[in-house]
Amino acid sequence: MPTLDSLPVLLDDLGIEPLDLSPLATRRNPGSPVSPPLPPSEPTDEPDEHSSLDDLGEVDDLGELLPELAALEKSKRSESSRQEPSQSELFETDPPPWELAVQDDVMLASIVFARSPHGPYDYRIPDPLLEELKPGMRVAVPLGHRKKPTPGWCVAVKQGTALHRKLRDVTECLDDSPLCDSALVRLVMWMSHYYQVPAGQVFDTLIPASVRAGAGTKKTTYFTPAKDMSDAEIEKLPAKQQAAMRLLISSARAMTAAELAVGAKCTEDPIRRLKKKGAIVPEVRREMHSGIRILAQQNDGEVDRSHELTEQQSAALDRIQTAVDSGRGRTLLLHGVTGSGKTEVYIKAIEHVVSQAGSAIVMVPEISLTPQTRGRFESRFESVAVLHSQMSPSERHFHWQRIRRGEVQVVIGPRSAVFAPLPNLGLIVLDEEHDTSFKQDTQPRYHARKVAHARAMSLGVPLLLGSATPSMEAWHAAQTGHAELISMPNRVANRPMPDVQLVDLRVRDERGGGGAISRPLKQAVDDTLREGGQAILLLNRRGFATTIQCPACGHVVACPDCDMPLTHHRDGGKAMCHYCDYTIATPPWCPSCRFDGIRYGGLGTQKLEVETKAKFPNANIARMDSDTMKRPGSHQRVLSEFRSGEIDILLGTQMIAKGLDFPNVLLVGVINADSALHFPDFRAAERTFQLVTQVAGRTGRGDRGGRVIVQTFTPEHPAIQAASRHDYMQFVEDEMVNRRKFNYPPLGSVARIIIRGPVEDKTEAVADAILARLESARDLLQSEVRILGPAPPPIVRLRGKYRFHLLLQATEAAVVGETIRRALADFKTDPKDEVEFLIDIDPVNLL
Ligand SMILES: Nc1ncnc2c1ncn2[C@@H]1O[C@H](COP(=O)(O)OP(=O)(O)OP(=O)(O)O)[C@@H](O)[C@H]1O
Ligand SMILES: [Zn+2]
Repeated sequence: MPTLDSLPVLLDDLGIEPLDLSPLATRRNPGSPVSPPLPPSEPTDEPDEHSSLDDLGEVDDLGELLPELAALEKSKRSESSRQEPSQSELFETDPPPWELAVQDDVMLASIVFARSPHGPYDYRIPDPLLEELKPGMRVAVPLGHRKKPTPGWCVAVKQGTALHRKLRDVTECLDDSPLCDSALVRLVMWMSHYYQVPAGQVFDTLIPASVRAGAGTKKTTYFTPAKDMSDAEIEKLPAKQQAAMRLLISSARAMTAAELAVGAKCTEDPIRRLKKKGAIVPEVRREMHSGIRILAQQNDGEVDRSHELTEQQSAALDRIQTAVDSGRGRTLLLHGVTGSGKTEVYIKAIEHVVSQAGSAIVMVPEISLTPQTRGRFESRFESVAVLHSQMSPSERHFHWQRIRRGEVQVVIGPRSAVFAPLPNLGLIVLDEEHDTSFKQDTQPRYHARKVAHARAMSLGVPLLLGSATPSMEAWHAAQTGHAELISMPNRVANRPMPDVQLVDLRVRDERGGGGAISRPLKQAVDDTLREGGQAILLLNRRGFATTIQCPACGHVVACPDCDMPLTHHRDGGKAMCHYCDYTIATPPWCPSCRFDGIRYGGLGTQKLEVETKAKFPNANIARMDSDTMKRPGSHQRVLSEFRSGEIDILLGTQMIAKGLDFPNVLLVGVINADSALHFPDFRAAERTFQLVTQVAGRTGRGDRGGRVIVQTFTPEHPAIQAASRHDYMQFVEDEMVNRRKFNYPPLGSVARIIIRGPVEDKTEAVADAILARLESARDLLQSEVRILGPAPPPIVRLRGKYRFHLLLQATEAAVVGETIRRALADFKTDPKDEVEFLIDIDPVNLL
């Protein structure tokens, strides 16, 4: 379902291979291991996984945590000892020194692959590549019986012994310089271990495909003078060649043939002759096209000026600057109510970082935040790179190179911005840290908060999490001393929080005469329009009607591949599956009994739009959901029309709930606060609280105050009660009690294994086999892991595949991770059944 939340961002849309767990893939690549794999990991001593406080726990040195990283460190150390063998080493060893020298010459590279077999495998580095090959580069190596060398990633260079002499050689280096520095290589190894994904696939996520492919670059040949040309020889050259030759020698840099021709006032022919004679030496370089079109960076027209900080902003800034100056990795949680001016604090903190020649990453939940956020940052910093999903590959590559060269002060983007290769990173900011879009829902299923934490801690820089509604994980971290809490309990300029009125939809009088807009909400919109104010209406379902059902036989029109009801979309008269995008023309009669009077039930934003237009005929109304926002730039357009006051009522899904800052919004209406409440997910209450609080926060941001009307069938629900009173503390207190009952995160750790396949009982059989393995791994480790399932998840079928899932749960993440690793490391399924399994560590989606 391509909601904006799940819009492919930065790296996800570039054809990254899905996890190659399918037995088919294994069969396709029968590569026999060509060299001994790295020593098996002993992941038990992993402080970062201690518990799900984990999420934010302090890690001082990643290198000590992971065996892979430790191995890397060790290889570095042995490398330096190789260069300067001490006397004692020479005398204490048995073989004569000259033999030792020979042994020492065997240098090895550890290579991982994106496709099965994944490695790591060791290869010998042949002499010509010794200088060149570094971790973070791509190489080509022989693998199994394949005819052509296979591309892989070098993760370590280390010293081998005589035993390694018979290993195969690295064939060639595919990059001139590493695509990621050693810190990022370590991050890859950590992610590979923690999320149980092959390191090669993590590399492919970390380095955008556009960068790997060199998008937007061209090859250019440059010439330098041959070193062995004597003056006498030059004298003998024909005049034009001589002129070109002298020009090149006097120039301090290499030149192209065209440049030489222009400079020496000749054609390119004499240059070709010089080349043929070997008088000038060609060198091919890859360069960005000069003509690459970089889309004008646009914002929505807001001009941002620096504000005099309020007292609480100054206090917050002080603490962040102290953290930056401390040079230590630490996590800060900025809990500031909506409209408390968190963005201004981020900007000032980054100004501090930039003043020390540092740079920063700011992650924002999704592109809906970008126009406004972007405007604020771009007007305050010289050089900002905004990464978003609508960039062309060459644009993406261009920014990536700028970032890597240290030309960018601030990188703003969605979750994948966490990998931005800034050379002097001084601060990572995760705005709206509670947002679920920070978790990637395809392989590798990483959470940007967790990865940002690992990266920040390994670099010794602060991670700043900001939210008006911090996730339970962040809050718990602050409570247990893993994060420092900074509170901003008041809005700027002493603005009050808006009044929230609950409308009980069970009461007929309140509901009004049919439709989704209750009597009190209708009244409030009328009042707002009369006062010249603007209103926001939130309904978290797109489409027109959410079910299409026959009143005669009860048949519900459903997706043949997912068994989920299709949603009717009025524009185009389509019925669509929101899970797989299956689309048909909406049937005019019942496909089952032919009764011609099929009913559209349930409410989506399109239907709300129709009702709103009917009820407020004089208002300008705009709808914002992923259906209307498909075209590039539509966000910007709608938001700037809203800012300028051309639009009176903005209605839409959760994408209008976050971050928007418009002073003239006097009213927010929540059409159905319960929509997220009854999801079979332990985070349902948290999501509801966050959504209602966030959307309520869009009003009262100017001098004219604001009010909120929340329609609900369960006004007594604690999450809705707490949201209506802006009472985050009450909410977390209640919710923590619920989580404690079952040791759900953040008090415990959860992992999910999804098993899917085309045949139901074959799929279930694999699920059962996995259960058996998990149970014996648990017994072997004597760990206290609770295993639930296998059971069909709420979405029983998806894209034609039957699904089962298992949930694992324990107090410590390391225990869950290790149980899965032990159980499934060598688990293979029968290729002909086409059953796959996916491991999701710290899942946020349980559907
Ligand atoms: N010190 C200040 N004095 C006056 N106005 C300020 C100050 N700091 C920020 N503002 C303004 O207050 C408004 C709210 O700030 P901002 O959008 O940063 O809030 P926020 O905390 O990020 O809110 P939310 O969580 O709702 O997105 C903005 O218009 C901003 O320009
Ligand atoms: Zn479907």
